[in-house]
Amino acid sequence: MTLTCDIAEGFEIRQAVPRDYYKKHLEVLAQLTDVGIVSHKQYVNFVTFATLSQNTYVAVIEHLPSKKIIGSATLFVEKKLIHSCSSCGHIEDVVVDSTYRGKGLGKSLVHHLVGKARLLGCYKVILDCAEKNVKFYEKCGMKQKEKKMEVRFE
Ligand SMILES: CC(=O)SCCNC(=O)CCNC(=O)[C@H](O)C(C)(C)COP(=O)(O)OP(=O)(O)OC[C@H]1O[C@@H](n2cnc3c(N)ncnc32)[C@H](O)[C@@H]1OP(=O)(O)O
Repeated sequence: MTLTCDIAEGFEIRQAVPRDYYKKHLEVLAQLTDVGIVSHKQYVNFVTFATLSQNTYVAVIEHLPSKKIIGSATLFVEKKLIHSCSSCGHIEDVVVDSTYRGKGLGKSLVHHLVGKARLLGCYKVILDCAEKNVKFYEKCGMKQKEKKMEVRFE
């Protein structure tokens, strides 16, 4: 599958950095789920760990004129023994600020992470999503496969 990750003018996709705490990264994530309380120190530690690690890549979209983070998605790279010690990419926590939806930004974010997974040697990329988002991921070039199972600890 050939994937391009062009992005609309005025926006940039890049790896999250500590100053994104002040660019309202957590506010956009709050449109996806309950973020809870995350201090500046915890945010900096997480982003720094993610940047140094070989397995967690947090991508953000910055709206350049307002310097605000308006999109976010994470790629987790799972090292495997199978497929000759290959890796599997997991896409998690995809969200675009409601004001900016419908402009192709979510698709650019997913394509960016799929491209990153390919560069990191993943043999596939998978994710879980609600039924209402299936069409969106199909537009991103993904296909439905198998069923989701979980045990939740709360
Ligand atoms: C693994 C996970 O994290 S699942 C969680 C997904 N995130 C959420 O549910 C959070 C709330 N939703 C959002 O943040 C956004 O609606 C997103 C991320 C799902 C989509 O972001 P957007 O920037 O609006 O999507 P984008 O504009 O790139 O749409 C790409 C294509 O998918 C289509 N599309 C987007 N959402 C939907 C939908 N819900 N149903 C059908 N088609 C859709 C668009 O029409 C577009 O089609 P086109 O390429 O033919 O023009």
